[in-house]
Amino acid sequence: MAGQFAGYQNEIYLQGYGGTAPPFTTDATRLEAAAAELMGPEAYSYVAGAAGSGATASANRAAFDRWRLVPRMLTDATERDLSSTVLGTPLPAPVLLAPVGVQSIVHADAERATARAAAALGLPVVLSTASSTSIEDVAEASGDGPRWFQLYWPNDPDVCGSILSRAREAGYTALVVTLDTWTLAWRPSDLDSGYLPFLQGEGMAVPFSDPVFRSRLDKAPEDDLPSAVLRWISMITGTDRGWDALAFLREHWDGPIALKGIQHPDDARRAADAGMDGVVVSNHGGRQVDGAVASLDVLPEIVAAVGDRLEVLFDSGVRTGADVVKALALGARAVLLGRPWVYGLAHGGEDGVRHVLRSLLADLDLTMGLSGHRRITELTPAVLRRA
Ligand SMILES: Cc1cc2nc3c(=O)[nH]c(=O)nc-3n(C[C@H](O)[C@H](O)[C@H](O)COP(=O)(O)O)c2cc1C
Ligand SMILES: CCCCC(=O)C(=O)O
Repeated sequence: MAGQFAGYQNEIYLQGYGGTAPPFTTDATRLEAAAAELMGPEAYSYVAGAAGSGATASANRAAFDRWRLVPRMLTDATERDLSSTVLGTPLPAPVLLAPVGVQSIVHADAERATARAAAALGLPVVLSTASSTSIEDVAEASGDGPRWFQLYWPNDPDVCGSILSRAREAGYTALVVTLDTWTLAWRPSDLDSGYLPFLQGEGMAVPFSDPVFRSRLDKAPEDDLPSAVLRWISMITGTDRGWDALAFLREHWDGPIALKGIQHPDDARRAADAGMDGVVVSNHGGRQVDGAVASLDVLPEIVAAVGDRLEVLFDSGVRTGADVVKALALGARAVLLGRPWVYGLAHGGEDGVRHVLRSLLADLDLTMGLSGHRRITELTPAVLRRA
Protein backbone atom coordinates (compact mmCIF):
# COMPACT_ATOMS: atom_id res chain seq x y z
CA MET A 1 0.00 0.00 0.00
CA ALA A 2 2.98 2.35 0.49
CA GLY A 3 2.95 4.96 -2.19
CA GLN A 4 -0.30 3.74 -3.70
CA PHE A 5 -1.06 7.33 -4.64
CA ALA A 6 2.18 9.09 -3.64
CA GLY A 7 3.90 7.42 -6.59
CA TYR A 8 2.43 10.06 -8.88
CA GLN A 9 4.95 12.49 -7.37
CA ASN A 10 7.88 10.39 -8.66
CA GLU A 11 6.18 9.90 -11.98
CA ILE A 12 5.95 13.65 -12.44
CA TYR A 13 9.56 14.28 -11.38
CA LEU A 14 10.91 11.47 -13.53
CA GLN A 15 9.09 12.64 -16.60
CA GLY A 16 10.11 16.20 -15.83
CA TYR A 17 6.72 17.75 -16.32
CA GLY A 18 6.00 19.57 -13.10
CA GLY A 19 5.23 23.23 -12.83
CA THR A 20 3.15 24.71 -15.56
CA ALA A 21 4.78 22.67 -18.33
CA PRO A 22 2.63 20.12 -20.14
CA PRO A 23 0.57 18.29 -19.41
CA PHE A 24 -0.90 20.21 -16.48
CA THR A 25 -0.01 22.12 -13.35
CA THR A 26 -0.41 20.45 -9.92
CA ASP A 27 -1.41 23.69 -8.18
CA ALA A 28 -5.14 24.36 -7.73
CA THR A 29 -4.86 28.13 -8.21
CA ARG A 30 -2.73 27.90 -11.35
CA LEU A 31 -4.99 25.18 -12.68
CA GLU A 32 -7.98 27.49 -12.39
CA ALA A 33 -6.13 30.41 -13.99
CA ALA A 34 -5.09 28.23 -16.92
CA ALA A 35 -8.63 26.84 -17.29
CA ALA A 36 -9.94 30.40 -17.48
CA GLU A 37 -7.83 30.87 -20.62
CA LEU A 38 -9.04 27.62 -22.16
CA MET A 39 -12.75 27.87 -21.46
CA GLY A 40 -15.08 30.39 -23.01
CA PRO A 41 -15.59 33.35 -20.65
CA GLU A 42 -19.22 32.43 -20.01
CA ALA A 43 -18.52 28.80 -19.22
CA TYR A 44 -15.62 29.76 -16.98
CA SER A 45 -17.74 32.31 -15.09
CA TYR A 46 -20.47 29.74 -14.65
CA VAL A 47 -18.11 27.14 -13.17
CA ALA A 48 -16.01 29.50 -11.07
CA GLY A 49 -18.91 31.70 -10.09
CA ALA A 50 -20.60 31.95 -6.73
CA ALA A 51 -23.69 33.52 -5.28
CA GLY A 52 -23.80 37.25 -4.50
CA SER A 53 -20.56 38.80 -3.33
CA GLY A 54 -18.77 35.46 -3.15
CA ALA A 55 -18.56 35.76 0.65
CA THR A 56 -19.44 32.12 1.27
CA ALA A 57 -17.13 30.82 -1.44
CA SER A 58 -14.26 32.72 0.26
CA ALA A 59 -15.39 31.64 3.72
CA ASN A 60 -15.18 27.99 2.64
CA ARG A 61 -11.47 28.41 1.93
CA ALA A 62 -10.77 30.58 4.98
CA ALA A 63 -12.30 27.94 7.28
CA PHE A 64 -9.66 25.40 6.25
CA ASP A 65 -6.95 27.89 7.08
CA ARG A 66 -8.14 28.13 10.68
CA TRP A 67 -7.12 24.50 11.29
CA ARG A 68 -3.55 23.17 11.22
CA LEU A 69 -2.13 19.66 11.28
CA VAL A 70 0.28 18.61 14.00
CA PRO A 71 2.70 16.12 12.38
CA ARG A 72 4.02 13.23 14.47
CA MET A 73 7.46 11.68 14.00
CA LEU A 74 8.85 8.12 13.95
CA THR A 75 5.42 6.54 13.70
CA ASP A 76 6.36 4.22 10.81
CA ALA A 77 3.89 5.61 8.36
CA THR A 78 5.70 4.26 5.32
CA GLU A 79 2.95 1.70 4.72
CA ARG A 80 -0.34 3.49 4.31
CA ASP A 81 -3.83 2.32 3.53
CA LEU A 82 -6.33 5.08 2.74
CA SER A 83 -9.16 2.72 1.86
CA SER A 84 -12.60 3.16 3.32
CA THR A 85 -16.23 2.20 2.76
CA VAL A 86 -18.69 5.02 2.15
CA LEU A 87 -22.43 4.37 1.97
CA GLY A 88 -21.70 0.76 1.14
CA THR A 89 -19.16 1.53 -1.60
CA PRO A 90 -15.60 0.31 -0.94
CA LEU A 91 -13.15 3.07 -1.97
CA PRO A 92 -9.37 3.27 -2.34
CA ALA A 93 -9.59 6.66 -0.57
CA PRO A 94 -12.59 8.56 0.82
CA VAL A 95 -12.81 11.01 -2.08
CA LEU A 96 -15.68 11.32 -4.55
CA LEU A 97 -16.35 13.52 -7.53
CA ALA A 98 -19.10 15.95 -6.55
CA PRO A 99 -22.12 16.10 -8.83
CA VAL A 100 -21.47 18.78 -11.46
CA GLY A 101 -24.02 19.46 -14.17
CA VAL A 102 -23.65 20.61 -17.79
CA GLN A 103 -20.13 19.33 -18.37
CA SER A 104 -20.64 19.78 -22.13
CA ILE A 105 -19.93 23.49 -21.63
CA VAL A 106 -16.44 22.53 -20.42
CA HIS A 107 -15.35 19.77 -22.82
CA ALA A 108 -16.94 17.87 -25.69
CA ASP A 109 -16.37 14.51 -23.95
CA ALA A 110 -18.17 15.89 -20.88
CA GLU A 111 -19.47 13.36 -18.31
CA ARG A 112 -18.08 10.37 -20.23
CA ALA A 113 -14.52 11.65 -19.83
CA THR A 114 -15.11 12.29 -16.14
CA ALA A 115 -16.62 8.83 -15.63
CA ARG A 116 -13.68 7.12 -17.32
CA ALA A 117 -11.12 9.07 -15.30
CA ALA A 118 -12.90 8.32 -12.02
CA ALA A 119 -13.34 4.63 -12.88
CA ALA A 120 -9.62 4.28 -13.66
CA LEU A 121 -8.91 5.29 -10.05
CA GLY A 122 -11.86 3.47 -8.46
CA LEU A 123 -13.42 6.72 -7.23
CA PRO A 124 -17.17 7.23 -7.58
CA VAL A 125 -18.72 9.79 -9.85
CA VAL A 126 -21.98 11.26 -8.60
CA LEU A 127 -23.89 11.83 -11.82
CA SER A 128 -25.91 15.05 -11.80
CA THR A 129 -29.56 15.16 -12.86
CA ALA A 130 -28.41 18.23 -14.82
CA SER A 131 -26.00 16.08 -16.82
CA SER A 132 -25.36 16.69 -20.49
CA THR A 133 -25.03 12.91 -21.00
CA SER A 134 -27.72 10.34 -20.26
CA ILE A 135 -27.74 8.06 -17.21
CA GLU A 136 -27.15 5.01 -19.41
CA ASP A 137 -24.31 6.51 -21.48
CA VAL A 138 -22.42 7.57 -18.36
CA ALA A 139 -22.92 4.09 -16.89
CA GLU A 140 -21.37 2.62 -20.01
CA ALA A 141 -18.36 4.97 -19.80
CA SER A 142 -18.01 4.21 -16.09
CA GLY A 143 -17.87 0.45 -16.77
CA ASP A 144 -16.94 -1.40 -13.56
CA GLY A 145 -16.31 1.89 -11.73
CA PRO A 146 -18.48 2.86 -8.75
CA ARG A 147 -21.25 5.31 -9.56
CA TRP A 148 -23.84 7.21 -7.58
CA PHE A 149 -26.73 9.35 -8.80
CA GLN A 150 -27.62 12.89 -7.72
CA LEU A 151 -31.28 13.84 -7.83
CA TYR A 152 -32.84 17.19 -8.55
CA TRP A 153 -36.19 16.05 -7.33
CA PRO A 154 -39.01 16.41 -9.90
CA ASN A 155 -42.37 17.15 -8.30
CA ASP A 156 -44.07 14.76 -10.74
CA PRO A 157 -43.90 11.41 -8.90
CA ASP A 158 -44.00 9.30 -12.07
CA VAL A 159 -41.17 11.25 -13.67
CA CYS A 160 -39.19 10.98 -10.45
CA GLY A 161 -39.86 7.24 -10.21
CA SER A 162 -38.84 6.71 -13.81
CA ILE A 163 -35.51 8.53 -13.39
CA LEU A 164 -34.75 6.64 -10.18
CA SER A 165 -35.50 3.26 -11.71
CA ARG A 166 -33.30 4.06 -14.72
CA ALA A 167 -30.45 4.95 -12.38
CA ARG A 168 -30.85 1.73 -10.39
CA GLU A 169 -31.05 -0.33 -13.59
CA ALA A 170 -27.87 1.30 -14.85
CA GLY A 171 -25.90 0.34 -11.73
CA TYR A 172 -25.86 3.56 -9.70
CA THR A 173 -25.73 2.31 -6.12
CA ALA A 174 -26.33 5.35 -3.89
CA LEU A 175 -28.64 8.34 -4.25
CA VAL A 176 -27.65 11.90 -3.33
CA VAL A 177 -30.65 14.21 -3.07
CA THR A 178 -29.69 17.87 -3.41
CA LEU A 179 -31.94 20.11 -1.32
CA ASP A 180 -30.16 23.46 -1.46
CA THR A 181 -30.84 24.31 -5.11
CA TRP A 182 -34.62 24.25 -5.45
CA THR A 183 -34.11 27.48 -7.33
CA LEU A 184 -30.91 29.11 -8.57
CA ALA A 185 -29.44 31.78 -6.33
CA TRP A 186 -28.57 35.34 -7.36
CA ARG A 187 -25.34 34.81 -9.32
CA PRO A 188 -24.06 38.18 -10.58
CA SER A 189 -21.44 36.88 -13.01
CA ASP A 190 -24.00 34.78 -14.89
CA LEU A 191 -26.63 37.52 -14.69
CA ASP A 192 -24.21 40.05 -16.14
CA SER A 193 -23.37 37.83 -19.08
CA GLY A 194 -26.99 36.70 -19.40
CA TYR A 195 -25.75 33.12 -19.44
CA LEU A 196 -27.79 30.16 -18.26
CA PRO A 197 -26.69 26.95 -20.04
CA PHE A 198 -30.05 25.23 -19.43
CA LEU A 199 -31.91 27.72 -21.61
CA GLN A 200 -29.80 26.55 -24.52
CA GLY A 201 -30.81 22.97 -23.85
CA GLU A 202 -27.53 22.07 -22.05
CA GLY A 203 -27.80 19.75 -19.07
CA MET A 204 -31.11 18.24 -20.18
CA ALA A 205 -29.98 14.73 -21.18
CA VAL A 206 -31.63 13.05 -18.19
CA PRO A 207 -35.19 14.39 -18.64
CA PHE A 208 -35.02 14.53 -22.45
CA SER A 209 -34.13 10.83 -22.61
CA ASP A 210 -36.87 9.93 -20.15
CA PRO A 211 -40.05 8.46 -21.66
CA VAL A 212 -42.28 9.56 -18.79
CA PHE A 213 -40.99 13.14 -18.89
CA ARG A 214 -41.44 13.17 -22.67
CA SER A 215 -45.04 11.98 -22.25
CA ARG A 216 -45.72 15.18 -20.25
CA LEU A 217 -44.83 17.42 -23.21
CA ASP A 218 -47.14 18.63 -25.97
CA LYS A 219 -44.20 18.70 -28.38
CA ALA A 220 -40.94 16.77 -28.27
CA PRO A 221 -37.85 18.74 -27.12
CA GLU A 222 -36.46 18.35 -30.66
CA ASP A 223 -39.47 20.31 -31.97
CA ASP A 224 -39.91 22.86 -29.18
CA LEU A 225 -36.82 23.23 -27.03
CA PRO A 226 -37.86 26.27 -24.95
CA SER A 227 -41.14 24.69 -23.79
CA ALA A 228 -39.44 21.41 -22.87
CA VAL A 229 -36.71 23.21 -20.91
CA LEU A 230 -39.22 25.37 -19.06
CA ARG A 231 -41.41 22.36 -18.27
CA TRP A 232 -38.42 20.58 -16.72
CA ILE A 233 -37.28 23.64 -14.79
CA SER A 234 -40.79 24.07 -13.39
CA MET A 235 -40.75 20.43 -12.22
CA ILE A 236 -37.52 20.71 -10.25
CA THR A 237 -37.95 24.18 -8.79
CA GLY A 238 -40.07 25.02 -5.79
CA THR A 239 -40.05 23.85 -2.24
CA ASP A 240 -43.52 22.41 -1.96
CA ARG A 241 -42.31 19.18 -0.37
CA GLY A 242 -41.44 18.76 3.29
CA TRP A 243 -39.58 16.16 5.33
CA ASP A 244 -42.51 13.71 5.01
CA ALA A 245 -41.94 13.54 1.27
CA LEU A 246 -38.66 11.69 1.83
CA ALA A 247 -40.77 8.58 2.41
CA PHE A 248 -41.44 8.57 -1.35
CA LEU A 249 -37.72 8.44 -2.10
CA ARG A 250 -37.17 5.76 0.52
CA GLU A 251 -39.87 3.65 -1.20
CA HIS A 252 -38.50 4.19 -4.70
CA TRP A 253 -34.79 3.70 -3.98
CA ASP A 254 -33.58 0.52 -2.34
CA GLY A 255 -29.96 1.65 -1.87
CA PRO A 256 -28.44 4.21 0.48
CA ILE A 257 -29.71 7.82 0.31
CA ALA A 258 -27.84 10.95 1.39
CA LEU A 259 -29.26 14.48 1.59
CA LYS A 260 -26.92 17.12 0.16
CA GLY A 261 -26.85 20.74 1.27
CA ILE A 262 -27.28 20.16 5.00
CA GLN A 263 -25.86 22.95 7.18
CA HIS A 264 -27.81 22.78 10.45
CA PRO A 265 -27.61 19.96 13.01
CA ASP A 266 -31.41 19.90 13.37
CA ASP A 267 -31.78 19.25 9.64
CA ALA A 268 -29.23 16.45 9.98
CA ARG A 269 -31.32 14.99 12.84
CA ARG A 270 -34.42 15.17 10.67
CA ALA A 271 -32.56 13.34 7.92
CA ALA A 272 -31.72 10.59 10.38
CA ASP A 273 -35.33 10.51 11.66
CA ALA A 274 -36.51 10.13 8.05
CA GLY A 275 -34.39 7.00 7.65
CA MET A 276 -31.71 8.58 5.47
CA ASP A 277 -28.30 6.91 5.38
CA GLY A 278 -26.19 10.02 5.03
CA VAL A 279 -25.95 13.77 4.69
CA VAL A 280 -23.55 15.86 2.66
CA VAL A 281 -22.59 18.93 4.65
CA SER A 282 -22.31 21.44 1.83
CA ASN A 283 -23.17 24.97 0.78
CA HIS A 284 -22.89 24.05 -2.90
CA GLY A 285 -19.43 25.57 -3.13
CA GLY A 286 -20.82 28.99 -2.14
CA ARG A 287 -23.12 29.01 -5.18
CA GLN A 288 -26.43 29.28 -3.33
CA VAL A 289 -26.81 31.35 -0.13
CA ASP A 290 -24.26 34.14 -0.16
CA GLY A 291 -23.34 34.90 3.42
CA ALA A 292 -24.05 31.32 4.50
CA VAL A 293 -21.69 29.81 7.02
CA ALA A 294 -18.53 28.07 5.78
CA SER A 295 -19.22 24.40 5.23
CA LEU A 296 -16.25 23.27 7.37
CA ASP A 297 -17.40 25.45 10.28
CA VAL A 298 -20.64 23.49 10.70
CA LEU A 299 -19.15 20.05 10.12
CA PRO A 300 -18.15 19.33 13.77
CA GLU A 301 -21.58 20.18 15.21
CA ILE A 302 -23.34 18.06 12.60
CA VAL A 303 -21.00 15.13 13.29
CA ALA A 304 -21.69 15.57 17.01
CA ALA A 305 -25.46 15.59 16.36
CA VAL A 306 -25.81 12.60 14.03
CA GLY A 307 -22.42 10.97 13.50
CA ASP A 308 -23.60 7.84 15.30
CA ARG A 309 -26.81 7.59 13.21
CA LEU A 310 -25.73 8.20 9.65
CA GLU A 311 -22.67 8.93 7.51
CA VAL A 312 -21.63 12.56 7.30
CA LEU A 313 -19.99 13.49 4.01
CA PHE A 314 -18.52 16.89 3.25
CA ASP A 315 -17.92 19.30 0.39
CA SER A 316 -17.25 22.96 -0.46
CA GLY A 317 -13.76 24.36 -0.68
CA VAL A 318 -11.60 21.20 -0.68
CA ARG A 319 -8.49 21.91 -2.78
CA THR A 320 -5.51 20.08 -1.25
CA GLY A 321 -4.53 16.88 0.52
CA ALA A 322 -4.34 18.77 3.81
CA ASP A 323 -7.91 19.99 3.29
CA VAL A 324 -9.06 16.38 2.95
CA VAL A 325 -7.19 15.39 6.13
CA LYS A 326 -8.77 18.30 8.03
CA ALA A 327 -12.32 17.45 6.94
CA LEU A 328 -11.84 13.76 7.76
CA ALA A 329 -10.28 14.64 11.13
CA LEU A 330 -13.32 16.79 11.92
CA GLY A 331 -15.53 13.76 11.36
CA ALA A 332 -16.37 13.58 7.66
CA ARG A 333 -16.66 10.06 6.35
CA ALA A 334 -15.58 11.25 2.90
CA VAL A 335 -15.16 14.43 0.91
CA LEU A 336 -16.53 15.43 -2.47
CA LEU A 337 -14.41 17.50 -4.79
CA GLY A 338 -16.06 19.99 -7.16
CA ARG A 339 -14.43 22.67 -9.30
CA PRO A 340 -10.79 21.44 -9.47
CA TRP A 341 -11.47 18.39 -11.62
CA VAL A 342 -13.85 20.44 -13.76
CA TYR A 343 -10.82 22.62 -14.59
CA GLY A 344 -8.91 19.41 -15.30
CA LEU A 345 -11.67 18.44 -17.73
CA ALA A 346 -11.23 21.80 -19.48
CA HIS A 347 -7.49 21.15 -19.80
CA GLY A 348 -7.49 17.69 -21.21
CA GLY A 349 -10.77 15.79 -20.98
CA GLU A 350 -10.30 12.39 -19.34
CA ASP A 351 -6.51 12.88 -18.90
CA GLY A 352 -7.03 16.24 -17.27
CA VAL A 353 -9.57 14.90 -14.77
CA ARG A 354 -7.31 11.95 -14.00
CA HIS A 355 -4.36 14.25 -13.43
CA VAL A 356 -6.28 16.42 -10.96
CA LEU A 357 -7.57 13.39 -9.05
CA ARG A 358 -4.17 11.70 -8.95
CA SER A 359 -2.58 14.94 -7.78
CA LEU A 360 -5.07 15.33 -4.93
CA LEU A 361 -4.69 11.68 -3.91
CA ALA A 362 -0.88 11.89 -4.00
CA ASP A 363 -0.94 15.06 -1.92
CA LEU A 364 -3.36 13.39 0.53
CA ASP A 365 -1.21 10.26 0.74
CA LEU A 366 1.99 12.24 1.35
CA THR A 367 0.32 14.55 3.88
CA MET A 368 -1.00 11.52 5.79
CA GLY A 369 2.43 9.85 5.83
CA LEU A 370 4.41 12.96 6.73
CA SER A 371 1.93 13.70 9.53
CA GLY A 372 2.45 10.19 10.89
CA HIS A 373 -0.89 8.61 9.94
CA ARG A 374 -1.30 5.23 8.28
CA ARG A 375 -5.05 4.92 8.14
CA ILE A 376 -8.12 7.10 7.73
CA THR A 377 -9.45 5.88 11.10
CA GLU A 378 -6.46 7.51 12.82
CA LEU A 379 -7.76 10.95 11.81
CA THR A 380 -9.57 12.51 14.75
CA PRO A 381 -9.83 16.10 16.01
CA ALA A 382 -6.75 15.34 18.12
CA VAL A 383 -4.54 15.54 15.02
CA LEU A 384 -5.50 19.22 14.50
CA ARG A 385 -4.99 22.51 16.29
CA ARG A 386 -6.83 25.77 15.86
CA ALA A 387 -4.53 28.17 13.97
C1 LIG B 1 -20.31 24.09 -12.44
C2 LIG B 1 -20.94 23.45 -11.24
C3 LIG B 1 -22.10 22.69 -11.42
C4 LIG B 1 -22.68 22.05 -10.32
N1 LIG B 1 -23.78 21.27 -10.54
C5 LIG B 1 -24.31 20.59 -9.49
C6 LIG B 1 -25.39 19.71 -9.71
O1 LIG B 1 -25.84 19.52 -10.82
N2 LIG B 1 -25.90 19.07 -8.62
C7 LIG B 1 -25.41 19.27 -7.35
O2 LIG B 1 -25.90 18.68 -6.39
N3 LIG B 1 -24.37 20.10 -7.13
C8 LIG B 1 -23.81 20.76 -8.17
N4 LIG B 1 -22.73 21.56 -7.94
C9 LIG B 1 -22.18 21.68 -6.58
C10 LIG B 1 -21.13 20.61 -6.31
O3 LIG B 1 -21.70 19.33 -6.23
C11 LIG B 1 -20.38 20.84 -4.99
O4 LIG B 1 -21.31 20.96 -3.94
C12 LIG B 1 -19.48 22.06 -4.99
O5 LIG B 1 -18.89 22.30 -6.26
C13 LIG B 1 -18.37 21.83 -3.96
O6 LIG B 1 -17.57 22.92 -3.83
P1 LIG B 1 -16.13 23.08 -4.54
O7 LIG B 1 -16.41 23.40 -5.97
O8 LIG B 1 -15.59 24.24 -3.77
O9 LIG B 1 -15.34 21.81 -4.35
C14 LIG B 1 -22.12 22.20 -9.02
C15 LIG B 1 -20.96 22.96 -8.85
C16 LIG B 1 -20.35 23.57 -9.94
C17 LIG B 1 -19.08 24.33 -9.73
C1 LIG C 1 -30.36 23.24 -11.54
C2 LIG C 1 -28.97 23.69 -11.23
C3 LIG C 1 -27.91 22.75 -11.71
C4 LIG C 1 -26.51 23.24 -11.66
C5 LIG C 1 -26.01 23.58 -10.30
O1 LIG C 1 -26.24 22.92 -9.34
C6 LIG C 1 -25.15 24.74 -10.13
O2 LIG C 1 -24.92 25.47 -11.10
O3 LIG C 1 -24.68 24.98 -9.02
